[in-house]
Amino acid sequence: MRLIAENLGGERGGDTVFSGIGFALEGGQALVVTGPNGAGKSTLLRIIAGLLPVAEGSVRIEGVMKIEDVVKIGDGGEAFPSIASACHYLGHQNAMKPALSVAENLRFWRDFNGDGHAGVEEALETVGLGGIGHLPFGYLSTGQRRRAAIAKLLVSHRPLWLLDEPTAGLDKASEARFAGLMTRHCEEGGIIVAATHLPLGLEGAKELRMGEAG
Ligand SMILES: Nc1ncnc2c1ncn2[C@@H]1O[C@H](COP(=O)(O)OP(=O)(O)OP(=O)(O)O)[C@@H](O)[C@H]1O
Repeated sequence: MRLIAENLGGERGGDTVFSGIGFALEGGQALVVTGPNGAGKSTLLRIIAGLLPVAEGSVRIEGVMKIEDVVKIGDGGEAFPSIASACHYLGHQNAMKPALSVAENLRFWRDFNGDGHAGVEEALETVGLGGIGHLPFGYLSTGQRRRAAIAKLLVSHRPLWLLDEPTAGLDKASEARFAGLMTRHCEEGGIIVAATHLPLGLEGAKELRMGEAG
């Protein structure tokens, strides 16, 4: 599996935010995207995820993992025919309904994304939230909400993780735990692109610094 961006440009509101971005990531590799506020990190992640249009250049995924290595979609065919179908996108917002319980939210995402992976309770245990799945999501603290959102990455298998400030609000222990989860994802052949202002503890990650000229 490879994620390839060539001469990629992004716009917001008709203004160019960045241009000429290029990288190639193999399965098992991570790219950490850094740069000042407004440099376009979130815009880049949303373009890769297919949530915003490509203004120029291209971004594509190639050679998705062998069919027996992934939970396939349908009967035969490519397991992940597009980046959108191959990725988890974790944005600034946690994308959880505050009135639903934590477990109900995760069950929703597991059904919606398909490719069931870890069970809901197992995922919650993994992020240190075991035993609180029955609570409304809206009752959780900021860091607990982020951890519940991280559990979404675990309940469905997606080879590409696109993470926007994934550790914002996490305490030190949760940061370390999440670093372990990201490392495991890469060891299993996954790819990570993460925008961050904080060190993520991803050893050997490539770095893309945006907004240098500005
Ligand atoms: N919906 C929008 N319409 C117009 N301009 C926008 C919109 N969203 C973001 N922008 C602009 O696009 C630029 C890039 O924003 P973006 O959120 O990608 O930056 P960032 O590098 O992720 O910043 P931060 O570190 O603060 O999260 C900024 O100048 C921002 O004002």
